[in-house]
Amino acid sequence: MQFTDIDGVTLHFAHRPVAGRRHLVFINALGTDFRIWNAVTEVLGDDVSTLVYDKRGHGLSDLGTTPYSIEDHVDDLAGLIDRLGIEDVALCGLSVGGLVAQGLYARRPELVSGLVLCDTAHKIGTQESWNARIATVKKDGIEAIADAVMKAWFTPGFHAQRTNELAGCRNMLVRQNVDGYIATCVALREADYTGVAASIAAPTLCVAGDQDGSTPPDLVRSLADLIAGSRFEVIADAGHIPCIERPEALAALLHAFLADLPAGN
Ligand SMILES: O=C(O)CC1=CCC(=O)O1
Repeated sequence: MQFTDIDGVTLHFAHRPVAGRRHLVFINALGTDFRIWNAVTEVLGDDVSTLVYDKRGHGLSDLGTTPYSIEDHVDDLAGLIDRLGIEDVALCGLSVGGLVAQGLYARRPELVSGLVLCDTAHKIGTQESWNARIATVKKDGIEAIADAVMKAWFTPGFHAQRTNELAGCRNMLVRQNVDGYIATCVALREADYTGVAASIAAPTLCVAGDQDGSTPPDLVRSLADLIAGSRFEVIADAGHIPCIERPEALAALLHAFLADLPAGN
């Protein structure tokens, strides 16, 4: 287990460097911890150096001061990358993690050689939708929204056939720190990265699960439309969390994307 303190917030992470291989940094969705990337990093194997971590308020990382902004999550990630002495990264950000990836690019463009923006957007949800979710979770806990979130995360096929994984993922969601969950909902509510997305000049791949119930393919395509030269791909038979539902398909896209990037530092 690896932990470090970034400006008073303990972050849980797993760094797996492979000599001579570019770093790919994975940034999580709301209500998840870094185990969601296990199957993807297993497929990528020794072809890439990897860094996964738990956002503040999630997994084994500290809660820190609430509420959060996306910029707070960017501070944590920039601090973690610097602490590990990594000078060149490709980012794979899922959902709110995609906003953090866009924010890190805006802050440190020299650090970021490429972005994979997975099931995410420049703006996710509305003031009303986040306020409603925050009110429900404050009153009745994460359990109260868990079934609806599972519907957005996974396809009906996953619900019908992969019942053990579904139960485990639901456990992961409801066991997140409720204050960290709400604080990240606030960050999402306030984030509009339309201008940031339009400024991205690094190679970018936008990816959507074809049955994503949270950031549907049309929304992800609208993100891709903002980013000059970006590519857009749809993963079949996937909801909002393709790294769990279709890890081999996402890993194949990541592999091809990394192979096309210019050599890093
Ligand atoms: O929890 C959801 O509904 C899906 C989601 C939205 C932002 C995020 O990170 O996950």
